[in-house]
Amino acid sequence: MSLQIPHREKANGATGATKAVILVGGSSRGTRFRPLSLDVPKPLFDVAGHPIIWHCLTAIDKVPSIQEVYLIGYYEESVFRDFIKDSSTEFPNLSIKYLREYQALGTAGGLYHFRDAILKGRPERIFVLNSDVCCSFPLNEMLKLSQEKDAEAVILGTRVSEDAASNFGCIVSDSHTRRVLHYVEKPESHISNLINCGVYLFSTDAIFPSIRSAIKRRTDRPSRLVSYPSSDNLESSFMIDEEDDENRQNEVIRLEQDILSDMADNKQFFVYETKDFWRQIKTAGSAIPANALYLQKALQNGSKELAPRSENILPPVYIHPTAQVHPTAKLGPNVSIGPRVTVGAGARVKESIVLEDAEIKHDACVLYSIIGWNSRVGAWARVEGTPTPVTSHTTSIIKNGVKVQAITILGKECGVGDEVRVQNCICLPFKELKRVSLYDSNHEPH
Ligand SMILES: Nc1nc2c(ncn2[C@@H]2O[C@H](COP(=O)(O)OP(=O)(O)O[C@H]3O[C@H](CO)[C@@H](O)[C@H](O)[C@@H]3O)[C@@H](O)[C@H]2O)c(=O)[nH]1
Repeated sequence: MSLQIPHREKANGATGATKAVILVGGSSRGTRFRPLSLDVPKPLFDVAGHPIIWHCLTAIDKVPSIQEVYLIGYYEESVFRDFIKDSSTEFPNLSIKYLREYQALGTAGGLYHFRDAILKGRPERIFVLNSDVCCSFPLNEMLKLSQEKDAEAVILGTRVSEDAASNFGCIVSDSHTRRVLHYVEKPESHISNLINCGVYLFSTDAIFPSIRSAIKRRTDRPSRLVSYPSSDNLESSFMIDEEDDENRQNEVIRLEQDILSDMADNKQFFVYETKDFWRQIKTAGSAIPANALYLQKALQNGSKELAPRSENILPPVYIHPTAQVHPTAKLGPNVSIGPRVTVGAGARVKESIVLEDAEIKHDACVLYSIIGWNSRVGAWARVEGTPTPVTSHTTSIIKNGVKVQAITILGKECGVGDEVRVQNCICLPFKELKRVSLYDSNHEPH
């Protein structure tokens, strides 16, 4: 057990401590991650040998002033129980708790709902991380900027191509002072190619009052009350709030739309621009570039988890200790092999994730693909996707004038027959691909 060093209390009662929140969403989200999210909640999907949010925790653990982390979402309580238990052992300096929203409250609504828990111990700042991003999370650098500027908020930004920018929150900033001058969530026309990475550091003195003001603005808006005549007395009428549903929606408060634009109006909102890697993990296919980026980072850091280079291992490659890989199978680069997977003689696996209990038979070839839990790829079969440029931020490609999946994905318990070729498609769970060759995602498997 490590010693927990108490933080010295400041004049305003704040302790200088920092907490972290990971926004994990809920079961109604992650639909673009299907079919993989049918079996595992997206934040727990294994990328580079670990659940997506494990990578967030690893970064959080490197910030000395953080001792408490909250996963906020609206999945059932049990979903994160095992993950939290394992992570608490792995990250003994962190206390990790799941806080469940009773319904989707939006990216700021959950923070506000659990403000008492978050503010307990009077932390001075909180990090807020979207769970569906893959990056090097330069949290210490953001903290340093926040302290230097006495910032109310620091947002992590990165540059993307002009075409991609409008899919994200866009930031206009003063390049000299790094102050955010203007923020627009997914603008219709181009305003900047510096985008919101979904990682923030807020001063607790600023964020909760900002959310409270946003809620007040909502509730102050007059609701449309409609007058209906009552059946027994036409003179009297009663009022029905037509906006019952909308009011419920009003409980949804979003950081991006409801808070950040306003924060840009004051002077204490700054951007830390990362030059390191950043990708969103939205579609199932986006797990492949995320896997590659995290594996490359592990390689740079000299991680002992990776398989050593050899004639048939082209790093970086992660092989779970319980997997059985034939010495003549050639793996890598950017391959993750999950627990109890078997890879047969002469197989070739490149830029792919092979999930728990899957089997790749001898001389099969798996490229730019995800092989689902318990799936089987037959001998001499070929399961193949297409690489997309790292800068494109998309996982689809145009093939013969049609938009198709770049990454091939086999859902849980799929079977690919011997010598069958599967290319650029998503295969739903429990499908057997026995005879056909699939050349694009428009072909139905037989
Ligand atoms: N707890 C909770 N989490 C939520 C909720 N809604 C979304 N989230 C979580 O919040 C994160 C953001 O999800 P979205 O609301 O789907 O936003 P987005 O389209 O991904 O865009 C956001 O992220 C981009 C970077 O990846 C940003 O560029 C963009 O500006 C925005 O912040 C995800 O981790 C998601 O699980 C909610 O109601 N409750």
